[in-house]
Amino acid sequence: MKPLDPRLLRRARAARVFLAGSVLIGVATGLLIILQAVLLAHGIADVVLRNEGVGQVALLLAVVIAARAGLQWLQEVVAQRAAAAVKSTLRRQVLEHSLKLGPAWLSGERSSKLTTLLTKGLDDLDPYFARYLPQLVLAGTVPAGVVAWMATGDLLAAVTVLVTLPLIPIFMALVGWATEAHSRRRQHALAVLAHHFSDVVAGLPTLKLFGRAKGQAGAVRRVTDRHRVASMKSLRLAFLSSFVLELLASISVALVAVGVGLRLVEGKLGLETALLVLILAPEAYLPLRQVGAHFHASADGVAASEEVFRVLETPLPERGERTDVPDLRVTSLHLHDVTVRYPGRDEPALKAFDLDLWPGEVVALAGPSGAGKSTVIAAVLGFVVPESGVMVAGGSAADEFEPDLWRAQFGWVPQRPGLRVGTIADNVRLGRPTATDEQVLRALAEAGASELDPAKPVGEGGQLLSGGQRRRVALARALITEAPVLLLDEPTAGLDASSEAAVVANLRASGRTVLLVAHRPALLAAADRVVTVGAAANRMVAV
Ligand SMILES: Nc1ncnc2c1ncn2[C@@H]1O[C@H](COP(=O)(O)OP(=O)(O)OP(=O)(O)O)[C@@H](O)[C@H]1O
Repeated sequence: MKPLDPRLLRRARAARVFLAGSVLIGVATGLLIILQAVLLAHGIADVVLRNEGVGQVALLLAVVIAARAGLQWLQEVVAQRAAAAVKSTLRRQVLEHSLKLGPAWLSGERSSKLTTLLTKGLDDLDPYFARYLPQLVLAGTVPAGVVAWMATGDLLAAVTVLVTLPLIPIFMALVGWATEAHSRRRQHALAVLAHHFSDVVAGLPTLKLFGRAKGQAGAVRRVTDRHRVASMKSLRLAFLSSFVLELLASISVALVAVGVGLRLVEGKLGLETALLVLILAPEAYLPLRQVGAHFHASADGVAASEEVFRVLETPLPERGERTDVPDLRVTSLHLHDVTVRYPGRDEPALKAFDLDLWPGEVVALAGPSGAGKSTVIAAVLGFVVPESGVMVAGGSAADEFEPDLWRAQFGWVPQRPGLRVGTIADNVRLGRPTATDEQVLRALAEAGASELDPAKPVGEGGQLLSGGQRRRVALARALITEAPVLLLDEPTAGLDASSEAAVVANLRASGRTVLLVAHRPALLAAADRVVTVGAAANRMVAV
């Protein structure tokens, strides 16, 4: 684990500013530490050797101590601000990047891992900025200044410190290697724990129904146990390493003290210099020792930032740049021999698939569950990149076009429509933000949802609405767009037969091209053509 990841400085401007500020504060702190030691040694020598008062020295000492406290306060404020700014920058960058990577990349376990990373995970950067980095800077500035000052008074003591000082970073590096793997394991255990909990909570009604709710307690216990064991291991390592560092520093200071004591007795060293060396010696080791202590507090933050960079460094699928997207109102769309394989899967989700979509026609995709119907829609939207094959529109491969412009041609109702918190009207207007109240009402009516009040509130993920209502709101959202092509994944599931017939009639009347995933006979019968997905070569059936 690197003490300071250069990628953090590259990605977050606040981190660079913070580091520069910390160096300034570190240099000032080093100077104040030396000044404090000089004043202290001078004051004691005044009392012991010269029998003088310490009034002026005590006043100066108070000023120096107050200045050190002020610097510490400043460092704390700067660190908290930097941590907040860096976390917000990284969160924004990860969100933007994962949006570009698309829904296929985000699916499954990855979405809950990402949630943990962007919430609790990145919060672990707080101790990294507030404690570890400032201490790292102090470790770079203070010992150098202290040893240089010591050398002017007692060269031998300075050499002793210089020889023993590197032992601390060497041991710290050894401990760091051991900690790195543990930290990663702990992060992983935490992500598994979060995923498991959210799964169990979401599935609690089902588990209860099948009498399996209690059985989950064992699984939760096992996952939490794994997390507990990983945390205890990290703690054990932290205690062990601070003990080793503490011991090393104490022995080193003792070595300096013995040498200084002997030379003082032999009269080779004055009392004031000896005192100065004795006061300064622990100060040389302290910042390095504390780096070790804070290292453990920040190891989780470093592991989280590495996870962030893993996401940010995931290469984006190549984006087309052409803006002359063909108008699908008058242009046909063709998929030739398209094979899609999801990462980590041996079997392709879609194999050698062909599809012709002519303007104005209604085509139904049929086939058994898991055959790849939703994958066809994902491929048309450019959410998945085919392993082979090509999608052509107007004589050009679709991936040559700028993805956002390409997607603007489609209204989409996914299998599980995502609704956001707000009202029904807010959700419908996502399809066309400038839509009037009348247009919203019309879209709802066309989607078979005229009984729904546009002002009705919608909870997170569509809560407060029934499954069928969510689907109809999503359909209204697709219908209100001016997109020439509608991609509908089981749009009428949850609708009764007469509402379904009305919706199909509205789709036809709209004159738009429609590609819909259908299982129900009424919907299949309403299509111009049915394309079966999943057969070795897909069959086309004229209706
Ligand atoms: N994000 C994903 N990662 C990995 N595999 C996936 C992913 N999405 C789908 N699959 C797999 O790809 C195959 C095709 O899935 P797809 O959702 O396209 O099928 P479908 O025909 O729409 O199914 P259904 O009718 O049940 O909705 C399935 O085997 C599925 O397990």
